[in-house]
Amino acid sequence: MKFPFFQSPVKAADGHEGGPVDPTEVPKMGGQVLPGAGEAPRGESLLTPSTDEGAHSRAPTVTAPNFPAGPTKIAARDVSVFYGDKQALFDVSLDIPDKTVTAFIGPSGCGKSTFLRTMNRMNDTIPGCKVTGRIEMDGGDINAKAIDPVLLRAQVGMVFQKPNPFPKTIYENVAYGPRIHGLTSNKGELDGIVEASLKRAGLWDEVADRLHSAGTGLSGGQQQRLVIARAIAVNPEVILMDEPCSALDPIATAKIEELIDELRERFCIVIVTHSMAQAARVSQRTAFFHMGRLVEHGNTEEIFTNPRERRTLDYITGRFG
Ligand SMILES: Nc1ncnc2c1ncn2[C@@H]1O[C@H](COP(=O)(O)OP(=O)(O)OP(=O)(O)O)[C@@H](O)[C@H]1O
Repeated sequence: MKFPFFQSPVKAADGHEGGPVDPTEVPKMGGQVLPGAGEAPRGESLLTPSTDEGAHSRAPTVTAPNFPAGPTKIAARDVSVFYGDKQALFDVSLDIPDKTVTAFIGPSGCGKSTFLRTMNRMNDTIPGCKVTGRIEMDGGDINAKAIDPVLLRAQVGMVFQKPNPFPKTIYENVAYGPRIHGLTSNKGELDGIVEASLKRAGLWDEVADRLHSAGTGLSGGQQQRLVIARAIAVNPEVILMDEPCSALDPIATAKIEELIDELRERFCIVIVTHSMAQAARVSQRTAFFHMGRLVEHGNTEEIFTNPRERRTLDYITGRFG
């Protein structure tokens, strides 16, 4: 399923009228190409949040841009979410760029996961949950009647905190999606998809000789890479990750972070994380949420070195959260 490319009625997050996104357009500021624009630099040094207030005043004066780093993949406008009478998210507008890792950060309960779930309509599965506002992917309204949420969720895959392989073999975990979505009709092709997906998820070498063993028999980190392989196997365009490393040890976490960096070349990735260091290591864009509101967003480096909002500074320097 591919959303039609049409004139978007929404305004861009920087206020200009929406329209077809020009993939060749590279956002610039003050005549300089912004870091993170298009092909964001790889292997940048760790941005360790400072606990020293002086670091903020010493930080270079750069105004964080409020427009996307690359072509917009997902555009959210005035998105609010209610669980029954309780409003969990308030009028969130955000452009999520393609081929970029966007991190959602903020204290527990601020609405990060709730907002993440609006992007593949996972909130539809929660009784009493209501979403208002508009979310577009490639200019198409993902909440339109014609959109099949099952197909949407294949196109916008999701990886959860706790690895959740099916109680099936490693092979079947990856083959399941392509089979039910009719991506292939012959066994040879399916084998190829399984192998390519496991390779892309950095798991092939560890499981090639045990493809027909249970997926649940793998270590936690391997299971998480298996789940990522399963998501990749159906050719998604976006991968949503909800604290994908929180159940993993540091070595497994490092492998997933490496993988995220590689996957960024092909996919739009959004990750919810409680780890400031992880957000700084893996993302090029960061959005900070507090009490159901998007406080600010911009290039990760700028958010971590020179946030515009006091609340962001207090959070990234560990004063609350
Ligand atoms: N299924 C649900 N039913 C009712 N309220 C919910 C549900 N899921 C989340 N909430 C509430 O919505 C608010 C936002 O929760 P959400 O899980 O999105 O926050 P979060 O920032 O991801 O938190 P955490 O970092 O702890 O995972 C919280 O007040 C939470 O209690």
